[in-house]
This record gives sequence, structure tokens and C-alpha cells, in this order.
Amino acid sequence: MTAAESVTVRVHAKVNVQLAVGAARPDGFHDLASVFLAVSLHDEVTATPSDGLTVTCEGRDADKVPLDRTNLAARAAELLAARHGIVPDVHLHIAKDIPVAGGMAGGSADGAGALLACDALWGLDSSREELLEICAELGSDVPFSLIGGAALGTGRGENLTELPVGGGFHWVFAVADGGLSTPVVFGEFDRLTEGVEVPEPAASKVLLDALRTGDTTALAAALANDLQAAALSLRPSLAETLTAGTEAGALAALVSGSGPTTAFLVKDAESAETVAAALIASGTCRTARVATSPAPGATVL
Ligand SMILES: C[C@@](CO)(OP(=O)(O)O)[C@H](O)COP(=O)(O)OP(=O)(O)OC[C@H]1O[C@@H](n2ccc(N)nc2=O)[C@H](O)[C@@H]1O
Ligand SMILES: Nc1ncnc2c1ncn2[C@@H]1O[C@H](COP(=O)(O)OP(=O)(O)O)[C@@H](O)[C@H]1O
Repeated sequence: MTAAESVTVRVHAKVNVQLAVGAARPDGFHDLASVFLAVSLHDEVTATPSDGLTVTCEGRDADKVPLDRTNLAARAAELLAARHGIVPDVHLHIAKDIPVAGGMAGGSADGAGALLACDALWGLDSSREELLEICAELGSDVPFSLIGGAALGTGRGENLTELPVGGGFHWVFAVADGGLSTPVVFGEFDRLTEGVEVPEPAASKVLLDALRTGDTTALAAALANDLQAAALSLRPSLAETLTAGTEAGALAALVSGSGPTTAFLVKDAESAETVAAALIASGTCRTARVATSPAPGATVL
């Protein structure tokens, strides 16, 4: 495969339609049963040859995105380059539309996007297995950002089993002011479950069947997030957002992953517009975005 001039990759956000969390492990992580669903909100990462490794970012929350080597896109380029003994002389530009620190794997998405973009730019033609291995090193959510669609993540969330989805679902995401730190939310989960027997995380068969058959009503009844109580404990105002969306007609409402974005499953596109408008008018969130699922994995445009 010949090297390319400049490569742009589109990479999508995710919602966990089920997030079952186990007890804290000795390594500081938690075993999960995480049912990921990619949604249409997305970032685009462009890799261009450059002198040295640089990152720029545009979009509403660009000021909250680090532009140094802690940026997951930069870390992806470094890891890939190191594996091939090359210098990562690449400029990575991120056009950001996924809420930052929102519980939608925005940083993870950019890590997967940059990895695919650099692989194409440098003409490495890495296998999917090699890319997934690097993704798992970058973070627990990054492997799913690469493959998209729907998948069950176990372990830290990095061991993926792709899941069939029998139809499209319509969503509204209420974007909160500021973010929630994922490790802080897991820490709050530990505090809230102290002294309580935390069951082994397991995927819900009812939920997997609802995904497979595309049954929105059944999916609405099965949505579950074990981090929700922790996110609400850290950001109690999210309860008002959940109520506002439900009262506006959402079939179900939950915190997206570690939050603070809240996710609303709705009947159809028309209902999505109604619920989004009601959420914006409610003053309980910064803005509200309509989205559909599933969405593809990282894709070179
Ligand atoms: C909670 C979830 C749900 O999909 O995502 P977000 O809601 O943040 O998007 C994920 O588990 C987040 O994945 P990700 O954000 O990649 O986490 P990592 O970078 O791997 O880990 C960040 C920190 O989160 C905590 N962590 C993460 C994953 C996990 N299974 N157990 C944990 O306890 C640990 O404190 C870890 O040091
Ligand atoms: N490319 C990136 N985009 C967004 N955040 C990033 C990125 N790289 C590193 N980060 C850091 O990761 C943190 C978590 O970001 P993000 O992955 O969007 O959160 P979440 O996992 O809750 O969706 C941010 O607060 C930011 O400091």
C-alpha cells in the first residue's frame, strides 16, 4: 500500500445501552459487561505529514481538549510509530463534535481515528488485530471506537464481541456544562458500593434480544447503567435533565457511561426533535443533540 498525502477518518461516539460494573480489581480497573452502541455524533481526525508531532482541535469544546502528548490522538500516533520504528512526524487535526468528557468516548474515538489515519498515511496496512491491540493499550473504550456498530465489551471493556442490531434507534443526547472525570465516577461507584456485595457483571439477554430484533420498546425497558447512581451523586442536577426528557416523551433516559451527558431513547425522528427542543427549553442542559444508531466504526473518508 503506498503512503497517502493527508488522510481524514470519521469516528463515532458511543452510548452504553447496558453498563454492568463489577468490583474494583487489584489493577484499579473494574470488570465490565458493557453493551456499546455507536451513534451518529462523530469527530473527524486528519493526519498530515509534518515536522514533529503536533495536534490542533476545532469545535465547541476545543478549549477543553489537551493538545500535548496526553491527547489520545497523539498517543495513538506515537504507539503506532514506535511499533514500526518510525518517527511520528505528523500533524493531527481534530474536528470535534463529540461532547468532551461527556461519557461518549470522545477522546477514545479520536485515539482510534488517529490510529487509522496514521496507518493509512504511513502506508503500514496494519491488520485489524494489530490495530485493536494498540487500541486496548490506549484505553478501555478505544477498541470499540475502532469497530463501531454494537458490541459487548468485557474485561475492562476492551474484549469485544460484535452484536447484531436488527434496526435503527433514535436518540437525544443532553450535553451538560463541563465534564465528569471517568476515574472519579468509578471511584464514587466504589464509595457507594462499599460493604455491598457487587455481583459479577453480566449482559442482559433481554437487552441483547431487543438490540437483535430492533425492538425499541423492549430496549427502552432494558437500558441500565451501574455508574448512573455515582454520576448523579457527583452531579445531582442531572436528575432534573433526566426528568425533563422523560416528561417530553422519551421512552427511556439514562446517564451515558460515566456521564454527564444524558441519553434519551425516543420512538422516531419526529419525537427526537420534540424531546431535544423540550430539553433545550428546560434549561437543564447546555444543549441537546439528536442522533441515530447504530453507526459504523472508524472510517477513512
Ligand atoms: C465509563 C466508560 C464506559 O464505556 O466510558 P466513558 O463513559 O468514560 O466514555 C469506560 O469504561 C471508560 O473507558 P475509558 O475512558 O477508555 O477508560 P480508561 O482510559 O481505560 O481508564 C480511565 C480510568 O477509568 C477507570 N476505569 C476504566 C475502565 C474500567 N473498566 N474500570 C475503571 O475503573 C480507572 O480509574 C481508569 O484509570
Ligand atoms: N482527543 C481528545 N478529545 C477529548 N478529550 C481528550 C482527548 N485526548 C485526551 N482527552 C482527555 O480525556 C478526557 C476524557 O475525554 P473523553 O474521552 O471525551 O471523556 P469520556 O470518556 O467521558 O467520553 C478529557 O477531559 C481530556 O482531558
